[in-house]
This record gives sequence, structure tokens and C-alpha cells, in this order.
Amino acid sequence: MTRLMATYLVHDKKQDLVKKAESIALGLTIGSWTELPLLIQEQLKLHKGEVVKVIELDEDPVANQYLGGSRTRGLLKIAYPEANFSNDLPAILTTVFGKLSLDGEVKLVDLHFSDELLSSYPGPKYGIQGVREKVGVMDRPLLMSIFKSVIGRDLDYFQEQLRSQALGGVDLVKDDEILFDNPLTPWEDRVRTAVKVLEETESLTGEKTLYAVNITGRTSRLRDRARKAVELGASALLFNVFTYGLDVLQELAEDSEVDVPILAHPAFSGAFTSSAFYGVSHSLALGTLLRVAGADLSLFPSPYGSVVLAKEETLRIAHSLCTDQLALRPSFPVPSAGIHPGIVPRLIQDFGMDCVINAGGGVHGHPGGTVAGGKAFRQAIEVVLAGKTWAEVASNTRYTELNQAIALWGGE
Ligand SMILES: CSCCC(=O)C(=O)COP(=O)(O)O
Ligand SMILES: [Mg+2]
Repeated sequence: MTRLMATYLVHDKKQDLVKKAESIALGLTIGSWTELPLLIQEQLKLHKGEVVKVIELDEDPVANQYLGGSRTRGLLKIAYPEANFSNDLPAILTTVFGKLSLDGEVKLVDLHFSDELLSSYPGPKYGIQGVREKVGVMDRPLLMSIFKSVIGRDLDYFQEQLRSQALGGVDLVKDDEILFDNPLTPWEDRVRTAVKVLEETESLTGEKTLYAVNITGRTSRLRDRARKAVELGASALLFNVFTYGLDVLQELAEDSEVDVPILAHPAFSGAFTSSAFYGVSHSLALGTLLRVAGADLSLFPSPYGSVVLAKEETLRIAHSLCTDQLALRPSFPVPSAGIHPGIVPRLIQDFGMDCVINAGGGVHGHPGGTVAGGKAFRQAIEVVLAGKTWAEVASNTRYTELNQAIALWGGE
């Protein structure tokens, strides 16, 4: 019988972590089975969670102070029989972290899916390789930019901003997650406009740019919207997965008519990932679970910009998105928020070639405007991949836009 393995970080008031683990393993499966008749105990044994490992960690004085008293800290590994749940993410998450998520200082840090369980999840349709093929770029990190200040503006503004981003050499342009359907830039018109603009820019530059339209509105209408978006020519979709739910993402990702890459935005995820004591780890939420649910790209705060995560956290997210220990296509890591060209060396050093460099303000806020902003990023990527430093290209006119960006925002 295959089992799903969950790992929890606990800060427990009591001393005995083995007892704690046993109570979780029981409580989330067959309950107080010891009080049942022997025969039934025997039958239910197959459904009982099993404590696989208990690792006691050193006490953390900072955590103790924060939590107002001494706590026993540890990692608990518990295996749940797959026979206990239907094979879908709502059932899995309710099993491993349903009522437990409300029960004191317990954080779900990892889930290990067996191959058998995983075979019901197709994962990303495109993944890193498929997205690269769509834009025809295999040999460098991709560049993505974000529409900014579109709320309250009309389609002409949208069109101009898209054209500038594409002419700047951006591979993917995405709606901001806070752009919903609205009378000034209805989503269907954004897609129709993008198709025309991007055909035109491709004929000028020879480079493909994808447009990810934000799929929003009531859940019951999302599938139709996503299909319609693709029919109208959308080349990617942006999805605020954590305000809808992972299963909704999976429904979209599995739909054969939704045959474009899906970008998962992390909006709202901080509400249940940010605490050191409660909720779900960043790497599970923004890494493993998004990949399992079928996100082709996962956006998350980088260690360097305006909304930051600790570097180790971001590396763990990227690892979960790409590790070949999970038999699914890898999803593209997209470290984001407050990114400017001066940060590019650190991003490439940390995340390697297979990442997407993503910026809004860092493109549009360039002193030379949006086209120059895109160019500055492409130049930064080129310089880093050539193994050069900013100082070595400081007086090179091939890198004018990059040098302007470095002068404004700095760079190491
Ligand atoms: C927290 S990751 C999401 C990044 C994002 O949605 C965004 O709008 C970033 O914009 P910026 O101007 O900071 O590049
Ligand atoms: Mg945004």
C-alpha cells in the first residue's frame, strides 16, 4: 500500500515529540482506535497514519521568546495511507493539514508524493523546455515584464505599453495580478490587441513575445474564460491561484483546450506561508504544490528586491520547482518584485540559466522609458553570461541602456 509522507515542524509546549507525532498520526486518520473492539482495530490498522521519524531539534531561544515560553522543537514525518483519501489536492491537504493547521504551532513543511499518487497529476503542460520552445530561446534566462499603471487607463495605453515592452526585447509580458476585467480594458480586448501588437513587433524584431492575460472572475466561469482567451489568441495565462485554490489551477492546467503556459501568481500565499510556526512552507506552496497542480511558471519574491524572502527559502522554492525527484516537468522559477538590471548577476548566480527575470517598475521606470528598460535587462543578461562585470562595460556604447539603469539603481 502506498503512502503520502508529510513533514511537520513543531514547537510543542510538551516535551514528548513522539507522543505528539502519534497523536497527529491517529487524529488525522482513524482517531481513537484503541478504544475500538480488537477486530475493528485490526481492520482499521490499514488506515492508520504511521509515525516514520521524529527528529528533535535544538531549542530556539528566539522562538521561545516569541511564543512566550520554552518549546520542544522538532520535525515529525508521518505517512498517510493513500487508501484514506480520494486522489485530489483538496482531499490530500485536508488529510495532512486540515484541522491540524488550526492546532497550535505546527507548520507543514514538505509533502512527498509516491509515484503512484503522482501519476494522477499531469503537472505542467509545458514546463521550462516547453516555454523556452514557445519563445525560441534556449540559451539564456528568459525576461518577463509586467504591465504597470494600466488600471484606469484605456486600450491605447495598454497597446502602447505592450509594444514598448516587446520592442525592448522582453520574452513574456504579463498582466499585473491586480488588473481584473474592467470596462476600459476588457480582457477579451486585451487579448485581441495583444495578438495584433505582438505579430507586428515580431515582424520588426524577429523575436517572439508571449502575453499572459489575467484569468479572473467567479470560479464557475474560469474554464470558459480560459478557453475563450486561448481561442482569441492568448499565448499564456496568469492565474491568482491562491485566492481560488490549487484544484482550480489543476482543472485549468488539465484542460486540453487550455493549451498555453500558465503563470501562477503568489498573491495571498503569504497569509499562510509567512509564519515560522504556522501554515505551509514557501517551498511547498510556491514550489511542489504549484508544480503538481500544473503551473508552468511560479512567481515568488526574490531575495533582493522590494518584497523579499530569505535566500535559502527562495532556493528551496526553485529546487522544488525543478528537482528531478518529482516525476513531472519542471516549472520555471520566477524570482520577482523590485527587480532591476543591477540585480541580474545575483539572480543568475542563485537561480542559474533556467529562471525567468521578471520586472515591472525596473522596466518602465528606466530613464529612457519602457523600450530602454527592456533593453537594459537584455544587456544585463548578456553581460553576465559573457562573464563580464559592470565596470568592464561601463564605457561601451553597446550597453548604454544598461549603464543608465546601473547609474540610477546601482549594481554590484
Ligand atoms: C511578489 S512576486 C510578484 C511580482 C509582481 O506581481 C509585481 O507586480 C512586481 O512588480 P515590480 O514593479 O516590483 O517588478
Ligand atoms: Mg504584480
